[in-house]
Amino acid sequence: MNAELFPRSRARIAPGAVHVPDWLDPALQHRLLAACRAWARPPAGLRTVRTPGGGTMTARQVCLGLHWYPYGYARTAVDGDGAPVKPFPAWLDGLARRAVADALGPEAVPEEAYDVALINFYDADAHMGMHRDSDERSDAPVVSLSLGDTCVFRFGNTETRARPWTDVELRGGDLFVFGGPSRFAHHGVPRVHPGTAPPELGLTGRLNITLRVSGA
Ligand SMILES: O=C(O)CCC(=O)C(=O)O
Ligand SMILES: [Fe+2]
Repeated sequence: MNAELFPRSRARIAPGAVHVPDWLDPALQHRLLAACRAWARPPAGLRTVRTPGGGTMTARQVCLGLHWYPYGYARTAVDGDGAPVKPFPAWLDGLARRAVADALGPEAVPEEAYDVALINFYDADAHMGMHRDSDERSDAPVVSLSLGDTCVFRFGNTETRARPWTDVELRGGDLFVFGGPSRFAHHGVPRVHPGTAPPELGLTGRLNITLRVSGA
């Protein structure tokens, strides 16, 4: 699993986009997983997202702070059970600020507080198409934390959903931050590698937590 001959090193994937392997220690991974399990429960819990074209997203999602739906933010689970979205805890803002400082440097930490989390659960067959995170009214960096199975994270360009892109292997515990000139770059998850989660975590599948500043 993580017994590498050479440790994976941090990499700048594009200007303002940095991958930091193994950023979350095992204790923090356990804490985040336990929190995700609680957040996933109703009301306003894990749901299948329907897209305007009539399709469904294969990754299931729960939100904190504000509820994201295609394509905007609301205070209630407007495309779910209609309940108020769960609050965004202050410790996640602290975690996001530490992540930005570590990945991009202290000058990249925004003045505004992080106030939104989108938590996506991927089973073995789930994926996410190329898209931009463009429903926020702030250009503060997006912080992405991964738990469980390894995936291929495709990081593209701001212009089109097509190439050029870079495929990055995101494993459980990894951090990816995209801000600055990469804040509105297209990205997606073409596949998850089932069965690659560290067994001691006790998660089958992959969880990704993105922390954002809504600008609302
Ligand atoms: O699962 C991931 O790594 C990416 C998730 C994502 O792009 C999103 O929630 O907007
Ligand atoms: Fe995204």
